Amino acid sequence: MSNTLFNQQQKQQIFQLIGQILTISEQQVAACCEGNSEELTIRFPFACTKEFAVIVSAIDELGMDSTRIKLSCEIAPKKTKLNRIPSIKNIIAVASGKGGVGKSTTAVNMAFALQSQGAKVGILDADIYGPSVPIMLGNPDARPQSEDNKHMIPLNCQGIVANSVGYLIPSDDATVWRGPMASKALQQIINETLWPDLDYLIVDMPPGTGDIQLTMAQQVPLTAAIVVTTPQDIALADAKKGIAMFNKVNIPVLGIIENMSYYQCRKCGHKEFVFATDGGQKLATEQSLALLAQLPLDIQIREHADEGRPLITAEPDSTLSVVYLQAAMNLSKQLAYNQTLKNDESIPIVEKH
Ligand SMILES: Nc1ncnc2c1ncn2[C@@H]1O[C@H](COP(=O)(O)OP(=O)(O)OP(=O)(O)O)[C@@H](O)[C@H]1O
Repeated sequence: MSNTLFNQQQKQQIFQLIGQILTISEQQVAACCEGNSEELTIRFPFACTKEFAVIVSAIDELGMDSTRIKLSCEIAPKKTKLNRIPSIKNIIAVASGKGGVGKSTTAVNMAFALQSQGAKVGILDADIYGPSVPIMLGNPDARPQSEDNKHMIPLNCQGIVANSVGYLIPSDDATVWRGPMASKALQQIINETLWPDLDYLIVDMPPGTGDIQLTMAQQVPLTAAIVVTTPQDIALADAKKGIAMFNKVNIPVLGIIENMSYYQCRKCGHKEFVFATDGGQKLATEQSLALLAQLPLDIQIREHADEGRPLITAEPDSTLSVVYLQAAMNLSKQLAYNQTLKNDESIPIVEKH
């Protein structure tokens, strides 16, 4: 390891290297770097702390002193149409056109993946008619506490805060709610929860693209959305409707997650494309969106979700967890660099509660 100061050429080498690891441009790395020839501070505007170890060893391999390079992630709030909730920088809806494609499983794993990548994360289960987040977080019998009988303290699950209608009312009660009641309940939960400072609040939306979903998308100060789909035509057609719905209410869609992309036999490694091939990629290309990840149909994803220990927390170093981590970084990166609100509104801030 050399003790020489960083010269311009070395800095450029470092920017190039980091750019390659994080798949951003050299200029984007340079833009978040401050410092002098003795010490560099690089603050990435997206969640990527899991990649720091790779960056550090690559810098060491170049013969430079990585201890003089400070890496961190600082996520900024993005523009929203509605007043932002002050403690929450960005609210991301996880939506699907079709039911049962793995939206909730993906939302929960993505929430933990974002946390592993260094972000402060909360999850709001807005799937009023079928809240499955409490089961997936392993605390279906928990209840949020209140100190003033007006506001709820969200539940804390391994560092992620969470609230769900599933914690608040018996599971059958919400199934008979009409649209206005459901969207009022969602607004109440979001506004009456004492959310701590969060970089991201992940909102697990109800499946579908009807009036209820449209109203919800308009009533929550969403920053952006992602759409989960399986690769089969019938799901893609609904996913397309979901994208159109967000376009209609001017909520940027950050990308698509293709779930249940294939099944790979554990014994022989053969891949079966159970729900067709590459439908998510085709949809992404057609809609000019990013394909954030392709996740297989895998028994461990299902088992861990049922056990209330999402795969990414149960097996953080598994190949599948790496896919979720990559997807989380991609989402965060898309939001940092490519999110565009079509109108040019500023971010109004309302006082908390
Ligand atoms: N990649 C996957 N591999 C295996 N099983 C999965 C995968 N993704 C989801 N599942 C399983 O599929 C079922 C449906 O998943 P999930 O509840 O997440 O879907 P959803 O789209 O949120 O459903 P809903 O329409 O009811 O809201 C669950 O049993 C879940 O464990």
